[in-house]
Amino acid sequence: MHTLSSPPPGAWRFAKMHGAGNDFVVLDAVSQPIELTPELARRLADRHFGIGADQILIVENPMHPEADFRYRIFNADGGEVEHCGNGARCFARFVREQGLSRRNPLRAEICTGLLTLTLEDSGEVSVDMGQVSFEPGSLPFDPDGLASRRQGDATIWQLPLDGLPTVEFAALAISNPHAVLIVDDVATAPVGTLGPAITHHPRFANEVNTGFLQVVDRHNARLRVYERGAGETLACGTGACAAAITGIRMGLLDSPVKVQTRGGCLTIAWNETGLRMSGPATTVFQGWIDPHALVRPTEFKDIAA
Ligand SMILES: N[C@@H](CCC[C@H](N)C(=O)O)C(=O)O
Repeated sequence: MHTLSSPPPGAWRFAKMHGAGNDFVVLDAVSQPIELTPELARRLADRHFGIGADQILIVENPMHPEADFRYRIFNADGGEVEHCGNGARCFARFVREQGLSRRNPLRAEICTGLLTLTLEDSGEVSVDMGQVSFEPGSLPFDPDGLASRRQGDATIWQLPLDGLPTVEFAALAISNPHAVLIVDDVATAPVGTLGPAITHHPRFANEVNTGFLQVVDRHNARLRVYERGAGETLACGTGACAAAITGIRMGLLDSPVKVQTRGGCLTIAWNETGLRMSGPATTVFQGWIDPHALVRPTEFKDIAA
């Protein structure tokens, strides 16, 4: 019998966290040995047979000499990805709460570069989000032969979809790939149909996160995001950055932009000094998980002939 005070040998200590409702299992691979495979990430994220999360974050020792830590991100489907804005804020809170570092600001290495993260006196966490690219190849996105138009500084692509209306979107990378559509009302936007149709479209070789942006006024927007590898989440930090930048480039928004998601509000500032996102990061509970217990049974095993 294992109890909370005597976890099974080989169990991993974890925290369950969220940033504006985008939820994470966060693992500390600095002070315990963890071999996280894509399959184990998928099982941890399973909402019925695991802990349940949109993404799994694993904190490791850095390889870059200027970084305090490295952290890696796995989507709920097990795919490892480049960046996660809400995850970055939770990473900074986790490092402080677990006693791994009291440094503020922190420097974190992700697979595409270094991020600077600050625990603010207000309780929020701010992140300098790194590079933004509007080059289609950086997503990658293949626009060959597609119609497009310019609005302000943004290129708006027109993509015909099988059995659905043609959609218009801006494409950009916040290290990870985003397509942003403007909608009149996020509450009625067809996120469940257009989201997967765009996210899995073959023109996005590595798939894409699809954002539905409603401009409220020049400093306020609403957003829903159908995420690659996770489906619709309650918030997407890189998606909020992509949406704010798209609105600014289209001449519809001015920095800073408050982006209201279904799970909370994120503030995005984008100017000559860079891209900065601020928002909440919350620990919900902590515990131990035995990775060997993460087995998903075959459905109807007993009656399969
Ligand atoms: N929820 C995240 C983004 C997580 C990764 C994304 N689904 C992808 O595949 O790129 C955020 O807050 O940015």
